[in-house]
Amino acid sequence: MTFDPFYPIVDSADWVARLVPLGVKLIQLRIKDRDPETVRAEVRRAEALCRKADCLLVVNDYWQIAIEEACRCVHLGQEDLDEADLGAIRAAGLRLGLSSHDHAELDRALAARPDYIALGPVYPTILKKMKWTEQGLDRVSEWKRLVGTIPLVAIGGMSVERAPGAFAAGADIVSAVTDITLNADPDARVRAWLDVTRNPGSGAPAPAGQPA
Ligand SMILES: Cc1ncc(COP(=O)(O)OP(=O)(O)O)c(N)n1
Ligand SMILES: Cc1nc(C(=O)O)sc1CCOP(=O)(O)O
Ligand SMILES: [Mg+2]
Repeated sequence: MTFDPFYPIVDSADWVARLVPLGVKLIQLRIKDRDPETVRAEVRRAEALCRKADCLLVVNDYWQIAIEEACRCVHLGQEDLDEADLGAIRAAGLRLGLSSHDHAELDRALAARPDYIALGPVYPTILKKMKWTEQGLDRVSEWKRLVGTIPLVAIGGMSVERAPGAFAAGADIVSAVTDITLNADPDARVRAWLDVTRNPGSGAPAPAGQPA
């Protein structure tokens, strides 16, 4: 199964409605701290928007809602795996993406035969507090050797300028949150992402203060 190389993550169906018409073909809905019925409504709307635009929606965390709302893909972290029913996810025909941060987590993820594996944080992230320090690009290359043909997602502190380095190191997909959502012009930023991920040679040089 192939995934689009550009993988934005957003926290509402409104964001999905904004980004999908720009040409995004893979997007994650990552909602935290909302009541389940709000999450369900957001998932339902986001999935409908994505289906219409031939975009794959990935539902973060809420695998039961994803099954019930006839979604096509879920993302789970290691803590989520403790509670998840992988058999039910597979029986419902959902694709599965899993997080990994060290070798033990990677082994556990590989054992679940996921459709992609994410490694992070490749660079420091401001989105959430994590116990993991930045993994770096050598780790991306090491992970690609270990996951083989399973698509590898690079996440954490990724930017348009850093994306070419992650692809060169072995990532198949690059995922980003704040580089888009906190940008002064998110639509223009998404267009730059689409350009750099579909034409990897077009990588813009890193601006001052942000090493590639
Ligand atoms: C593509 C991608 N990679 C990693 C994560 C992180 O998942 P998790 O560790 O479960 O943390 P939360 O995102 O749930 O806070 C992700 N969501 N997507
Ligand atoms: C949600 C998430 N998971 C990560 C991991 O390493 O598993 S890093 C991350 C945050 C990514 O946000 P940004 O692109 O703004 O750094
Ligand atoms: Mg999670």
